[in-house]
Amino acid sequence: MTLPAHDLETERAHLTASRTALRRMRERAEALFSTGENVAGDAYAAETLGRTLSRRVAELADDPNTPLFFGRLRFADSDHHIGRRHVVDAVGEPMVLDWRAPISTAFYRASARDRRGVNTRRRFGFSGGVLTSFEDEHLDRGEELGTASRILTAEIERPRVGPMRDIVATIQPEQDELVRAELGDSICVQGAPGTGKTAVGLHRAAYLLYVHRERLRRSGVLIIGPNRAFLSYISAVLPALGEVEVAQTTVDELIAAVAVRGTDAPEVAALKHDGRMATVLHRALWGNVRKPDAPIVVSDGSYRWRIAEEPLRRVVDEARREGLPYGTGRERVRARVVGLLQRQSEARRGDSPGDPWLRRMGRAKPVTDFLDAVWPAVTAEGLVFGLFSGADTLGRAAGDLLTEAERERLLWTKPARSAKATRWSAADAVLIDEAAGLIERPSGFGHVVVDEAQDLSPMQCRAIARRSEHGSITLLGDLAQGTAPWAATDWAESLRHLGKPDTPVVPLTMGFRVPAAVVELANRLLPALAVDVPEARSLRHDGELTVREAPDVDAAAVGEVRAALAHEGSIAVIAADAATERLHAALAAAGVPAAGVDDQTARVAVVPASLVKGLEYDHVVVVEPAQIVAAEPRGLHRLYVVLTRAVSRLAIVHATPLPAPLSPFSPVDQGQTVVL
Ligand SMILES: Nc1ncnc2c1ncn2[C@@H]1O[C@H](COP(=O)(O)OP(=O)(O)OP(=O)(O)O)[C@@H](O)[C@H]1O
Repeated sequence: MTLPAHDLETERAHLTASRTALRRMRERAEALFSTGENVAGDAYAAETLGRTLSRRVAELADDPNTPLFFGRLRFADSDHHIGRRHVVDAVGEPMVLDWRAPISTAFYRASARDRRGVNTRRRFGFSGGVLTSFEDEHLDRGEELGTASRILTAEIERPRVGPMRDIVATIQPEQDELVRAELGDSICVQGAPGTGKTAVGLHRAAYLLYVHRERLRRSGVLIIGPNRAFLSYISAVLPALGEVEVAQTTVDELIAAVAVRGTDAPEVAALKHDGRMATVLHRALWGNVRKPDAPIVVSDGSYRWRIAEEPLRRVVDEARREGLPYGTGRERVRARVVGLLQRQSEARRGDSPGDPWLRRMGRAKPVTDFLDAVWPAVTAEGLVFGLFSGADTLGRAAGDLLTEAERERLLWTKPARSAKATRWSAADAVLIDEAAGLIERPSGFGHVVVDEAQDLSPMQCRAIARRSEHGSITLLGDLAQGTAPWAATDWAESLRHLGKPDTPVVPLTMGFRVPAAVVELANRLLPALAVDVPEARSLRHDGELTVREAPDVDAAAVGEVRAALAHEGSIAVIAADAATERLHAALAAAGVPAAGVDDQTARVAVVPASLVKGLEYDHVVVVEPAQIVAAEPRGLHRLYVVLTRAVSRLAIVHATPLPAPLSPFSPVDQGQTVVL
């Protein structure tokens, strides 16, 4: 299609004018920022205003390589450019509408059958920030390109370099429904590899912040990812969408109340992550509460007051029944005991004692001694320490819940002298967090996005549940990619542990990353993975798949890297963790030094199989799949993850036979490049 030249010129002029307008908006925000202190009434207001304005300045940053708008909608009576943020001209007239604005929904969802009032949808093609083309769909004439759009395909097939980028220009209708789900709605997305789960989660966070800015600024939005390498890979997406204040963390960091200096044997860690431990901790904690068996006698200097056993029992029973966190319950008992003293004092003196008297009574030794006896102060570390250092304590809390062998497994053979001196493991940290949550409720977030959620243990789910009790969650994952020993095999259980049992599970199956032939190869593993998930499909019919048997896999891997260097885009050599050092050396010796997983700008990286989850590279060289499978109990799941990282080309090199589900690889294919 040849484009009307003047149309393109007009669009370019609108782009230039919008850029100028954005610059003016930014200058205005900067000017306000510098005078903010003078206009705000007090220090607190000044700080709040300063923060708001500095965020606004950051939001309005313009990246010359990122198109300011990517679409245009023509309705019968209006016409809008759609972009990454609102841009208004000098008199406040909109020049670009934010993709999250209600009108923009039509850009993603309108179809010839359901036009949503749209006559024409235009998509723009850019090259290095320069507007080079556009494509029109005259929906009013029944024209619709769908995924046949050339601009859409080019965007999806664009080679990857560096960190993840946003997909606002090409969000697909089924993704958009998830992105724009109501704030109150929790959702669980079961998505095959590369179907855009991470992208959906991040865009949903940006969308919710736009629609519920004030509410979520107070309560916050949290993104939880599997590891730091993953977080750094996704870290640029939200700022590119103008959202600079979203916390991004791993579960381990989220619950890092103690320093982790110890390790557990795998079977011990698995048991500590088991959901039964929640009951064990609950019982151990509440087992500290005793029935009062003596009166309290307390003097205020003038009088001696006495509270009999019976009212004390009632106070403790009532506080127990209220279902408060343990620490709050203890303070409630203290307050009620003081209340009983107050009433006696009022009866005797005829007037109410003042606050200082009440405070003094609350701290009086007989009152504190009473509390220590019937509702002792407990720390989270102390609770877990007590549980694993004494067979009696563990037996009382877990006698009928854990088998004797399981209890044996949990007990330390040589406990440290104190909780403080204990070398806590990562699994202990999860238990300590659970205990801390029983003692005092942590503050929660308005919305939590959890990526790679299939790898969360029941206890980790509970840690997240505590932080989203009054908010909603977006759970993203793929049961087929579960590699943790406690990985979920069905979502219902995870959702129950997350405290959101009624959350709908929505599948995504259309892949945007992995070429069709690679998806077909990876799908061969699915029957062996023992999970009930829909097969992945692929939008991409480009790509290359090579399977090469070679006696020297290192040399073969170097050869594949050299071949990949002839193409554009990132290259990763993915191997069992134990083989990565050797491959680094082989590549360096061949004059192609490679970076590690942390360097996202590197052209070539060697990445251990255990860290590649969630990442993607244009060209992937998988070294010795059988070794990847053999390295861990859920090795086939790991291999499924590894095989689905490639955007354009996948080469598998092996000396030992391929794992059963992959072999026999068709003899025609074996040793050859299959160009797809
Ligand atoms: N609508 C879209 N338009 C363009 N690119 C897309 C779209 N949806 C997803 N992608 C791209 O496809 C790739 C895979 O997306 P993403 O990483 O979000 O998938 P995922 O489902 O989280 O994958 P995994 O299961 O491997 O973690 C990314 O490069 C993403 O930008």
